[in-house]
Amino acid sequence: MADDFHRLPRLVYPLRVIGMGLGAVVAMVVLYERDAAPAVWALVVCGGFVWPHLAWWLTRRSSNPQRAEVRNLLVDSAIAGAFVPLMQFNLLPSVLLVTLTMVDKISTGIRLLWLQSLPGMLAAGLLAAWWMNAPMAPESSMRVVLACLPMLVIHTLAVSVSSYRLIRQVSRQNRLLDELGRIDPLTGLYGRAYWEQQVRDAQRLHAETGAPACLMMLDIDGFKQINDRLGHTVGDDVICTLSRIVRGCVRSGDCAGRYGGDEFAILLRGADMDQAQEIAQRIRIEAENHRFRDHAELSFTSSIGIAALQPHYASTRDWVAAADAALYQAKRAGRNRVELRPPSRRAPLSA
Ligand SMILES: Nc1nc2c(ncn2[C@@H]2O[C@H](COP(=O)(O)OP(=O)(O)OP(=O)(O)O)[C@@H](O)[C@H]2O)c(=O)[nH]1
Repeated sequence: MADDFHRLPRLVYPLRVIGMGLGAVVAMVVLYERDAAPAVWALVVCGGFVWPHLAWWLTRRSSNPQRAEVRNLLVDSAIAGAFVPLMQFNLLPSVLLVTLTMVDKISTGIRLLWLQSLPGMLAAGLLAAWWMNAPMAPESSMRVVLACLPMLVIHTLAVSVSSYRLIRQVSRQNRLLDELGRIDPLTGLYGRAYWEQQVRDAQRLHAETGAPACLMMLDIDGFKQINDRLGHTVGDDVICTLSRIVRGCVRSGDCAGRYGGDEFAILLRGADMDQAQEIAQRIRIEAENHRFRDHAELSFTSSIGIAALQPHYASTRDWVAAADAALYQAKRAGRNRVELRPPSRRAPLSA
């Protein structure tokens, strides 16, 4: 939070030191050519070399560095505006200074800051023009052109590097957010939306290549009673325990998700019914045999429905519905068992 608070000042300070310093160097070359008065030199030196550090000091002392930095940015523009008449409207450095000052405002990402800076820039320019009696000498000598080059190149590179860093940081944070959005916070398994996306992809692959896949829906038996008897925290422990068991039993290419409440959903890529049943039985048996250290009397079982991917499933819903139908068949048949869709001709798969 504190870091965020100082992000803008830290971003702007080096750019200001470089931009204002190089701008002042250009202005000094012009002043040298025009034999400017000492007061004009003093103003340019203060604006270019003293102001950037004074601005940093003011920001650090401020209780609201963000707001102080916005004010400093507006002062930057006013200084640039004043430099234009001080340089007797020398065309190239004037255009460059005003443009780069605008670039600084835009690169902060603060909406329309460049527009807000225009009145101050114009007012300072008019004041300096009035003070200087507005002498106009727009032609730029080769010496002035050469003095402009470092400002153009270094400032442009500095702004690019800071934008690059910002973009990298934003894309890192986006990746992190994306990852967090995929994961169910309680179990660490995939959340439903991401899991359904994976199921859609598996169906697409099946349509293209005929690759087999099975879908497993798994529900804790009598979970409401566990919650009612021992409380929701213990209920959560049971959900987490089952998710660990699931994670330990599935293969590396499978996709295990929490479908909602005490219901889990597992996409078994490339698996036929035999492989899917084997995995389901392992989960069911491990769940049944699990004992909790803090609750010796607590045990739980799970019911599992499996559906093999069929070409006639028009959507994910059809496939999930088939696995769900098998799960409810397992519930109806007494729980703690595995049922298949389409139903197997073999004996039901229970303990
Ligand atoms: N502790 C805990 N409970 C939850 C969570 N999500 C849902 N539940 C509870 O899980 C219970 C789900 O119960 P049901 O699936 O309807 O029924 P059941 O008791 O498991 O019975 P059967 O499924 O028919 O065997 C409800 O009481 C929900 O309040 C959770 O994240 N943590």
